Amino acid sequence: MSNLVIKPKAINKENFKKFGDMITTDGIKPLEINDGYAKRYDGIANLDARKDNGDSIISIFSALKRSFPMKVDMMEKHPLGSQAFIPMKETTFLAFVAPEGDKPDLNKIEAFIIPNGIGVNYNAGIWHFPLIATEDMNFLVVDRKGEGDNLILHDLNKENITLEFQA
Ligand SMILES: NC(=O)N[C@@H](O)C(=O)O
Ligand code: NI
Repeated sequence: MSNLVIKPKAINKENFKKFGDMITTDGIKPLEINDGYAKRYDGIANLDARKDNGDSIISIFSALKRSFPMKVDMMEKHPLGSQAFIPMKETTFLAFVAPEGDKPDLNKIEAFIIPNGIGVNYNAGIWHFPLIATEDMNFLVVDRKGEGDNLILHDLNKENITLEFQA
């Protein structure tokens, strides 16, 4: 039993890049389009769905808020594709992640606070806890559909891991 208490930190491009992409326009030079009525920010995340002839799919997750402190009884990974979460209204949500590997390395678990207007894209194979919303709301999700086992679960119930968060 690891008896871990994980406290999330503020996300930034640098501290999250080992897990994937921070979805933001910050730091990206836009293209002026639509006769000046829009700016286009290209390539803000690496959508990876092609392994084993996969396709990309856009879904909406209607999420229920989590309560904290939250017991983390499992983690999952999608070895064949990335998974992006984009809030459909301003909110704060959390990411609970660990690097790729046969199972989550409990010494390398990190949690992040994702602020208003920001999304995240997990690279293929990154261990994570499923979507952690702080309010009932919808998220746009872009990930992979197709053949092969793209959902690997790892039980952590016996490890007594807690995610703390103060809204
Ligand atoms: N199961 C599912 O589609 N959702 C999870 O992958 C998740 O990370 O929320
Ligand atoms: Ni997932």
